[in-house]
Amino acid sequence: MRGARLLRSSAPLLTWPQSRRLASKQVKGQRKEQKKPNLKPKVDKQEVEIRQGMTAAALAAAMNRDFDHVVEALLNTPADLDSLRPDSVLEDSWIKEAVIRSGMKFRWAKLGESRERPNRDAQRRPPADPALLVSRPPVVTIMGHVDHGKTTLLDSLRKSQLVATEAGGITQHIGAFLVQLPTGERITFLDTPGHAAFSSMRARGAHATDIVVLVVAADDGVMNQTVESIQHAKNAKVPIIVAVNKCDKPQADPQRVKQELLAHGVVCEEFGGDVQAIHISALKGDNLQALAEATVALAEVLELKADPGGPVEAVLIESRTDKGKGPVTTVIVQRGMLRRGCVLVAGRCWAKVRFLFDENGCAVLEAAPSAVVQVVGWKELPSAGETVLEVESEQRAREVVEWRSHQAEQHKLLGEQSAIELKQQRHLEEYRREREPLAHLSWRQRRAALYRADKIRFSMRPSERTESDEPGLPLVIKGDVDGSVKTLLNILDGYDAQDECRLDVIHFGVGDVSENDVNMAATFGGSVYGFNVAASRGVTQLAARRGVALQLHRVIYQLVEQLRHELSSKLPPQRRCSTVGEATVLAIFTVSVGKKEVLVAGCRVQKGQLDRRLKFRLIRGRDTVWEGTVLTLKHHKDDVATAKAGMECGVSVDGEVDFSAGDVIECFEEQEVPRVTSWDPGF
Ligand SMILES: Nc1nc2c(ncn2[C@@H]2O[C@H](COP(=O)(O)OP(=O)(O)OP(=O)(O)O)[C@@H](O)[C@H]2O)c(=O)[nH]1
Repeated sequence: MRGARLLRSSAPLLTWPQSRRLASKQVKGQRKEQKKPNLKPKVDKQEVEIRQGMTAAALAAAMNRDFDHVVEALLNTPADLDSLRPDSVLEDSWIKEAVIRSGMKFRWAKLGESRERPNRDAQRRPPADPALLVSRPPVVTIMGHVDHGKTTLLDSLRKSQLVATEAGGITQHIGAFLVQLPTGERITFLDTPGHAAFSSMRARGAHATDIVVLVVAADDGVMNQTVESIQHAKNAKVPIIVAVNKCDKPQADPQRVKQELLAHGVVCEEFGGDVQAIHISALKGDNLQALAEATVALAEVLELKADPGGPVEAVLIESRTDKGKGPVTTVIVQRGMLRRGCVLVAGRCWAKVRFLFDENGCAVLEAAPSAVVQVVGWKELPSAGETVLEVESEQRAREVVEWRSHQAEQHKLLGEQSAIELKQQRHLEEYRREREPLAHLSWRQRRAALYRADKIRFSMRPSERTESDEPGLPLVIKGDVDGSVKTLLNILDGYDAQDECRLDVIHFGVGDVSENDVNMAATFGGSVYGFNVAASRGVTQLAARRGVALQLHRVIYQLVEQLRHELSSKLPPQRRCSTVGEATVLAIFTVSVGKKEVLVAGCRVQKGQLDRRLKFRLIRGRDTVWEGTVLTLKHHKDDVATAKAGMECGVSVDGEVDFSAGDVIECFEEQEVPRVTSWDPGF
């Protein structure tokens, strides 16, 4: 059911819109009669730019007409003219209807210029000509259950490589490393074990892995994460090699492992399947060579090839900021030859490659497909999982980044737009539900009823307000639809810190913030809070002139946060005392100052120091018997500004204070700390 129909009045008395309707009907009727005999030459219809959520006034302005024209145009339609006001938000259907009935044509305003912007993104190239492909090493990810030995295996593989290559340097963790067999074949191992890394890469569409080495501890067998790893590999259609680990342990039972794997569709060669299973000890380094050979053999079967020519395509596996080098990424080259000087884009970042380093920290001049290199030269830090593409120039890189940023912005805007529309829809529904019982009333009666209802909750009328020195915040609330105003009022209804700071809603309503709103807030020294509404330049300037805080928000949470902030700022600061020194009264004596006898407490400073400029209190037992400033602070016969711990001093005060031995004199400092409202709306 459309909400507009709910509010048709059946009251016999004419309310003002009805009388206006009648009047305009007559006018319209007269016009019709005049028009009939005239066959006007066909003229081009005026085009009106319309958009969602237009108010009646905005529509009138777009048509170059006044508000009454919109009312007239919607006469004899089920539109709710009783409650139609200039700031009422119109449904799409009524916006179109009003335009058509005005003899005009409409055009939806564009959401943004994005649709017309040519696509300036960089893309991967289409698959290469098979004649150009050359073999490349496999890229391997190690997966398996926790504690089954993934990290140990990676460490052993890396160490074996260090000895083999006699690199002698410190191997750096750069996200992957290369293993070279004595026969010359090479394997790239991603050195972040576990399926979390694997699936996060895959989720970003980065198919970086050719082979999964599934580590299963021979003493533990197939466990939960073993099964999950199998599932991940299957989903990504990546073949598995099983590394049956910890075979050095006496309780190792590799046979059981392979049998258990059968239940999960991993059929090892000895059971007639094609999955190789290698018995290893990652800890002792046993059989690692066999594992590497099995990987190379599988890679041959897979016929892994890539095109080493043309612009580079790579996948980013790690990124970090290095103190000296700036943003540094590790990439696995997938196509083309990565060289110094290449211009790359990844996500919304770009680089002109300044340096390439391998995992031993050695500078390299180029990196072929499946090689892992650190790339230095990024302007900003891109994220792991991004695709890295070479482009022809720095200008082109900037263009791609600009286009992608714009796209992301548009995407975000659209997301926010639909969230706002959804919220508006919900508010509208709620509003209609609430108004249903009032449907039989006229517009005026309805407004009166609503005012009465809200008045119970908020004392808004100026006459009802009393002047006081207590902190208070008078508010003007504006929202795009009645529903959102209601929502805000409901939130404010839960305000439970009136004793700290009075919160008065002095006015609320639907529509953009007007000069009246600002003037009203200024009169009461309050603020204007708007949800999903705007304020014209004139209104903003008026607010600035009159010192009225104008808070416009599109997210309720942010609006409430701002309100909490403002309420907190109204609270008097908290007084916080911190003790700076403590002394014990040892004896009391009197000295003559002129004709006056002054009582002096002879004390010893026990802690901190006594500072004559600060405040003091006298404590007897648990009670504070006096608080104030001291007249004199003396050390022997000298007036001193401070008396430190261990010193003896004489303290006299201005006024009658009855010191007694054993009292404690405390010197303290007062600080003012800003307070925060205790109101917590719960979100
Ligand atoms: N006896 C024996 N112990 C091993 C072997 N491989 C790993 N371990 C031990 O098993 C324990 C776990 O090894 P890790 O390499 O940390 O296992 P992981 O799978 O990387 O564990 P997470 O990182 O927690 O997932 C360590 O105490 C290793 O020393 C092996 O081949 N033989």
